[in-house]
Amino acid sequence: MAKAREKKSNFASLKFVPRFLSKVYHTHPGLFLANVFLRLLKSLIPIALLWVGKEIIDEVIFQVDLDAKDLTRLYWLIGIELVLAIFSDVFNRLIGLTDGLLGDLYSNTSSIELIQKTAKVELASLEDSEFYDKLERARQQTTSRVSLMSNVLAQIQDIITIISLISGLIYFYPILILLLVISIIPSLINELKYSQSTYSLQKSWTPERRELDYMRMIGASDITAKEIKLFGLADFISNTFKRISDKYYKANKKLSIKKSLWGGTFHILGDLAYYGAYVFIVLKAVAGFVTIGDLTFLAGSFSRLRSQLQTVFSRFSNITESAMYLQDYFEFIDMDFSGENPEQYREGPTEFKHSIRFENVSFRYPQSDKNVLSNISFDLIKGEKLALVGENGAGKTTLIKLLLRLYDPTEGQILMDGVPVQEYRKQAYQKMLGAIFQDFVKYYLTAKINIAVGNIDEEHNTEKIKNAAVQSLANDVIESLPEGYNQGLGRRFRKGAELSGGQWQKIALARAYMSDAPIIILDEPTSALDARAESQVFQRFIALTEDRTSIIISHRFSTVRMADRILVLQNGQILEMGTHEELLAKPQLYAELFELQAEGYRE
Ligand SMILES: Nc1ncnc2c1ncn2[C@@H]1O[C@H](COP(=O)(O)OP(=O)(O)OP(=O)(O)O)[C@@H](O)[C@H]1O
Repeated sequence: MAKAREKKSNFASLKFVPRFLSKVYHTHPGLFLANVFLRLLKSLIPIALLWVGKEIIDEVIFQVDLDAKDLTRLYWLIGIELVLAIFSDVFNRLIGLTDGLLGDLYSNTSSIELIQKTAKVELASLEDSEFYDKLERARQQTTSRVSLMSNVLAQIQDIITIISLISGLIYFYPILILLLVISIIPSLINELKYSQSTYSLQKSWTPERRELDYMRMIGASDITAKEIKLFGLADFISNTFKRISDKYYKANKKLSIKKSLWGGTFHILGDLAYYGAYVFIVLKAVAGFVTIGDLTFLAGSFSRLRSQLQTVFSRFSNITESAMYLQDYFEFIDMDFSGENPEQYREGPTEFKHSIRFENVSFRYPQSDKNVLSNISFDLIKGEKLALVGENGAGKTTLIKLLLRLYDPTEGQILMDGVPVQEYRKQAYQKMLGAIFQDFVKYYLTAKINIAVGNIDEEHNTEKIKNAAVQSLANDVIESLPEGYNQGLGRRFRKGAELSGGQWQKIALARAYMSDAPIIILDEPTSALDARAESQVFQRFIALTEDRTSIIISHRFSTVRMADRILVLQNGQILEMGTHEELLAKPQLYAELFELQAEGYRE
């Protein structure tokens, strides 16, 4: 039953081919049409060549018997053959060229489409491994399916050639077609059968292939190199890689051998049919029913037809296989991630007026059965500087993710100025918040862009970028680089400058100053700063965001105490809330942690 369904999907995926071709067409209509036109012309060259060849042989034999020889027709025929051969070569080159250009254009467009689409995916989906596998197959499609276009077009081209050759055979001896069919059908069945199995194998191995990619990445990357050497992990990684890849190799090998064995057997059957046809034609020639020219034409047509049909069939299985990846790609592109119906949303928000309220908010990560946050209720008042404190895993970052609507609460709700945040279009709402996380991204791009990502619309506003860098103490770092703001960062690319952890953080912090959002969140992006820098950064941050609302997560109490109000989380619940002084006066977690840190400094 499952097999029947799979077979069906094998062919069903072909329905994506026209859409694919239409996409390729739209990347460059002129190039596409030129390609199709050239292929049409090219498809008729084989029969024309065979026919001219036949005429030449018959003409030679005719002239041999003549006393007064006239070679004019012969020269003409040879001239035509030469022109055809030259055209064939020129067409081939032009087809190859347009194929390559269209392939590049398609690959670029579909990669951009994939990046745009992935940006719309909810974080929760990206953490789902099944979804991730689908994305992975869609990604493969963008780079490796380029050949699909030339395959489909070549297929159409070859089919026209086949029809022209078949017409030739029918004109002489229709029975030859029967022999041809016998010689080719088994191969066709074989090809189809194995194209399905290859795809199924590849599909079922997506998670392992993803694991292999990951192992390859951690085993050969500048980011992991330090630890791998220090902990001597190279053998561990290569052994893991080998274990998985050997299993895959074995499964693949079995299939390849079976495919090749059956393919070889059927090919021999084809050879037998070909020689049967050959004997038939030779006998006809000997009996004088056909000329020697006809003999070469028919034998040539038959042989050409056979190889052309083989090509068409194996290409067909190639196309169905590629089309199955295409299906993954289009299914991904067609996924509706927005869930947004413009009419159901409110306008805005365009400003933050009074407060954000968490109302009995609880949250559980997808595929988890444990609440990470339970019954959280508090108000964040406009203009307030709120600090979140709590031990590792208490739920601080999760709370921020909910506020940013990277996830929705499982229970309860979050309101902005009295309106449940879900009622706003997500993009408009998120514009109200600027956040820098502890695991901020180090873009291996210029220093300037690394800051501008905080507000990419201001990418060219050099003054604003520089100003942001001054505020976050990144300016001194950048000015000491050989190429200043245009310096590429990270060693991944040529001439890229590597920065220390703290220097990277200063650059990431500048992103917060790029943002015009009324609420700014810093989730521990200062942990690598030295004590003086951190204190300086926060004093500036508080002064500069005086008219804005901010949330700071930090484990350093020297920073936390600067906040207007401190919220202490424990095991996903609010344990206490108040000013530094109020909390110190209570014998609870905050006072205990503060004391621990202070003691550490005193000793
Ligand atoms: N994507 C996720 N899927 C499932 N569980 C998660 C996910 N992210 C975090 N958690 C779990 O949620 C809990 C809270 O994590 P969170 O990152 O909010 O803590 P935190 O207070 O910010 O900790 P830290 O001080 O270490 O940064 C942890 O137990 C963690 O294992």
